[in-house]
Amino acid sequence: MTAQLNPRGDVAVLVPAAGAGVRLGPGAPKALRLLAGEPLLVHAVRRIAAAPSVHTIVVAAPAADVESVRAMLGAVAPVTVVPGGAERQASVAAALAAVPTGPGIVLVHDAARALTPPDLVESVAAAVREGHDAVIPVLPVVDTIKEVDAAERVLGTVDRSALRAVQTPQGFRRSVLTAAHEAAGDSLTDDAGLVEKQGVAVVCVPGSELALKITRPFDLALAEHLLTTGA
Ligand SMILES: Nc1ccn([C@@H]2O[C@H](COP(=O)(O)OP(=O)(O)OP(=O)(O)O)[C@@H](O)[C@H]2O)c(=O)n1
Ligand SMILES: C[C@](O)(CO)[C@H](O)COP(=O)(O)O
Repeated sequence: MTAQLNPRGDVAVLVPAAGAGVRLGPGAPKALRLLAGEPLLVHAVRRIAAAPSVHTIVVAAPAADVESVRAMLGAVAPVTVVPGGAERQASVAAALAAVPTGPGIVLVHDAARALTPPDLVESVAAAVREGHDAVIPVLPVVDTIKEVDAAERVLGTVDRSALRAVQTPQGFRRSVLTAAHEAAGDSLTDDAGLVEKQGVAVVCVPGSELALKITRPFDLALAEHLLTTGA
């Protein structure tokens, strides 16, 4: 049976957490690495569970860690845990298959964005509720962007005014996300990409600096600093 958080909520949150964390360096799977003494996944799930609209959370964990993740999250929130896949897209598909009947809105949220505030979960869900099929949180690009060739020679400077850095949670009308995953071919780096391929309009809402993706050692150190200074 699927664990429920708020039976009156209309949002299921899928949490892909099955990645290795190669860019973070050797160690446990990234979602299980410690940030201020607790696994990244615990931080992420605690914040998702604090969003009032959330009905269900489904975590895709590394296959070898499903039982320990279930036990670990038992003390944090009612959560369903399934084995993830070899790529992020497969992990999301596995979690999507475990969503119970009920929630009409599905959010996909990286465990690696462990400090994402509950408010961002709510604002993405609200935009879907208002009638958008697909919603992504974004930040403006702050660096000058160059296009380069294979030898790292600059080919040109890209106009960044129309570029956005994309975060999670990404929110979808449930039927839209399901159809996009059913039709999925090549693996893409985000779920909005799958939906775009179906010709569905994707809209942007403001993201959050706190929703940074912990990818490299510097990001973990930054997150630790943010947490100890009150994030
Ligand atoms: N097979 C995979 C790969 C990634 N993810 C999840 O997708 C999110 C975003 O991926 P990323 O930050 O790139 O994590 P990793 O794939 O673990 O990182 P790396 O590429 O450095 O190994 C993470 O929460 C990660 O656990 C997943 O569930 N299943
Ligand atoms: C989904 C995502 O976090 C949006 O920015 C990102 O695409 C994940 O990419 P990664 O290459 O798996 O880190």
